[in-house]
Amino acid sequence: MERLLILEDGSVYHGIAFGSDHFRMGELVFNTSMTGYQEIITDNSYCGQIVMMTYPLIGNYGFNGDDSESMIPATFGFVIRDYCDVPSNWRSQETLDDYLKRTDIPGIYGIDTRAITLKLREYGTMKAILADPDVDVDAMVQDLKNADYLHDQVKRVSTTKVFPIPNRGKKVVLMDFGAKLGIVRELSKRGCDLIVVPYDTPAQTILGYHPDGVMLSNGPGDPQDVTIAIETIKQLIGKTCIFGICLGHQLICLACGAKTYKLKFGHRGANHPVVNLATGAVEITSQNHGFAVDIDSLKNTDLVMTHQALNDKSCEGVRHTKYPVFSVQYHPEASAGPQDSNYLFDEFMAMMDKEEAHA
Ligand SMILES: NC(=O)CC[C@H](N)C(=O)O
Repeated sequence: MERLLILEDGSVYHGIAFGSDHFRMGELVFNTSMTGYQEIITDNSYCGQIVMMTYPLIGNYGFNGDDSESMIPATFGFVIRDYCDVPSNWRSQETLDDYLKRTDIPGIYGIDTRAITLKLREYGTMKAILADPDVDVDAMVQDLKNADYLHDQVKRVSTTKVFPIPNRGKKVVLMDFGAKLGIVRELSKRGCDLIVVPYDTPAQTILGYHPDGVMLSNGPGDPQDVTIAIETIKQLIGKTCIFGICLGHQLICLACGAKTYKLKFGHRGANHPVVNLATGAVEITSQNHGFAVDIDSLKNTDLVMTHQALNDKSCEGVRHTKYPVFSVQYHPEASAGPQDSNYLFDEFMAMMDKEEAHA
């Protein structure tokens, strides 16, 4: 069955329907990863966004029970060039189409995703929607033009209840802004006794758990929307070890007085080069962000930049000069992507060890 992809600039692309038919307006973003569509679709940082893959053949290894980054995906749509409906992989349990239908995510294939990517690179990300072919396209374009980008996505994907993931090691409170399960996996692998808390949990409650450290997760949307967590982080700094990933990184920077801004078309892919400014080593990283920390604004804070993107020289990591606090804009848990930055979880463990020895 035919389906349309309509962009706010009035362009209309004709493709073939798959997945669900629950259409929602979202920000159309592109991801350049060659593999990892399961991890991408289930990464709740994409809440409010329609993801378009530049790699031309998607679906060929199906969907499995191991690789999802959340149990309830929040991606608004999925756009690809060619769809493979006969997956071939021993771990595959269902097709991508079955998964998207089951989780209410609409898809479209037969789209020249690379041509649209060139457009987004030139003009920036745009609002877009998938639609049935008989829709009133002009009215739809007008709606897209008038619509605001979605706000406050974090509350849609954060847990509403505190829950433990018990273990015998360091006690870590994970503030869930839409946390990828890869972060849980990396901390659990290192023995961390996790308490997962909602995004709006007060600092006193968090400190009441007597944590060795606090992990600030990735999450969707504009970091400036999450004012309540920025205030919480201000109160946590200096009282416990803190490690932030992606949205968590942006929130630490805002809490310390730095600024964030929206990138023209973001960084989404599995091979973004980042230089570690302390060692000069280049890490190939997995990324998914549309906002970034303003490097100039770090000057008036107690933060120093530790990592920088080699493609566009934007800020990719910071460290606090007085307290045990550090963060990165990219994804050291990978999933999907290269493992070069996995050492950052070891640094978090070492930081908690060191603070315990000083206590
Ligand atoms: N993966 C993330 O945590 C993304 C952070 C933020 N929503 C951004 O787009 O920049």
